[in-house]
Amino acid sequence: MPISTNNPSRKSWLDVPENSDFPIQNIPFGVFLTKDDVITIGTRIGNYAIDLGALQQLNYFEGIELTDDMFMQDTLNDFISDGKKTWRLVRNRIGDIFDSENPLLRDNDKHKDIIIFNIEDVEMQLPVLIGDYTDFYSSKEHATNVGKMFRDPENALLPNWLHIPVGYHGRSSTIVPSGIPVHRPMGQTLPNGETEPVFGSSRLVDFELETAFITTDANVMGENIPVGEAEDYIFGMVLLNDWSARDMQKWEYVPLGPFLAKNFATSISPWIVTMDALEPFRVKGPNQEPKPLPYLQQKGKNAFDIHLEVYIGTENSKEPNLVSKSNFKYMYWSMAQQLAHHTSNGCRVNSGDMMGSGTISGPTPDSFGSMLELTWGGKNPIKLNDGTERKFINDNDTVIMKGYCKNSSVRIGFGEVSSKLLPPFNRK
Ligand SMILES: O=C(O)/C=C/C(=O)CC(=O)CC(=O)O
Ligand SMILES: [Ca+2]
Ligand SMILES: [Mg+2]
Repeated sequence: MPISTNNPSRKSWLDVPENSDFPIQNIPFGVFLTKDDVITIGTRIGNYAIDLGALQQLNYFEGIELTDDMFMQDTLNDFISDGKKTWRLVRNRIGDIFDSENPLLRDNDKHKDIIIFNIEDVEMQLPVLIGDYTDFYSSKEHATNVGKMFRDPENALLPNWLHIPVGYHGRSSTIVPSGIPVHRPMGQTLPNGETEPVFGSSRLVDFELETAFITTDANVMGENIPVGEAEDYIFGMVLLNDWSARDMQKWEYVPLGPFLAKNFATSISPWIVTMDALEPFRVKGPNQEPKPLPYLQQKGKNAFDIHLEVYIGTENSKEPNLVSKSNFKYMYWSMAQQLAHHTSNGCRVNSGDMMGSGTISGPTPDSFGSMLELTWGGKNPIKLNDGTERKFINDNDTVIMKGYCKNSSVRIGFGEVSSKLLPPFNRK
């Protein structure tokens, strides 16, 4: 089935500002709340939010097999469960409905009033009910940088790293969409030079620049997903900020891995950009040497060229400060390899599960994906445009991550994940 929606010359009858992340070739999926307190599944073109529940009720999806209330729900899980064939039919149909040549909805003002909202008039929600959340550790540059700082500069990569897409199980209960502020966590740390730990607010709160992929029901317990089929089970991607309390992490995470230092908040962008929309931006990933074991071997273009940016806004900064520019294509392990590895032992993966990429650091110091790396453990503070400087993130700073793909004919973007760090909240 062709991906007709990707035709770069197609235009929408809805206005799309130049450089928008959401041209008619994107058609992401999300969930929003309207001013009338109606919650619905939707998509976005330009600065318009489109109510897919209303589109369905008004029969615009006729001929596509869908349950009656498919889009009148507060999560995308059921739709995602329907599988790739249905995702593609629906996305292509939306492209057709909003094509500048198609008068059906374009010339029906009554329907347009019910279906189309200004993006400022809706409140974006978490797009899926995330059952399980796993975070990988798949950037070689990031693993090397942290290894140099926290472990042995001579042997920065641990011996397993080039053989296994290393990961840990996170917490889905504290995943929030863009716009929701998060509190600086309280926790246990071992102050420098001390032998006894203390309990208090973390002093070293950091961001981690990541993407994540959302899965469909992939397997039953006991069954694995071969690497060559893994992409069929990936619905789409979001941007992810894996908030991290570095002082808590350092004290707590040996030998079992991150625990409370990372599960106090994880922020994601609200629109899931489909793998179909990202298809034109496939590129070859980094060379893998030593060759992975056969169950992880992949051919062809398995990476995606997604530009990523991190900004820090402060209370006094007129404009947020650009602090990092990275790219998803630097990732050593691909999403397919991550999913194949995750299920290689028979671990079940469900619709709406979320898999974080791991911090996405590039080869140059301006492409590092965390303050830990950008300031090299706080040694080289970053100067901001309000005259202050940062080693890590201060209370009332806002961290903004943006992501987009671009070629000569089209730009497909994610919008942003933006979240403010509030002072600690502690019930005595
Ligand atoms: O290398 C370490 O000791 C620690 C690494 C992290 O904190 C990163 C982590 O959460 C996984 C990732 O984002 O790549
Ligand atoms: Ca992480
Ligand atoms: Mg986190």
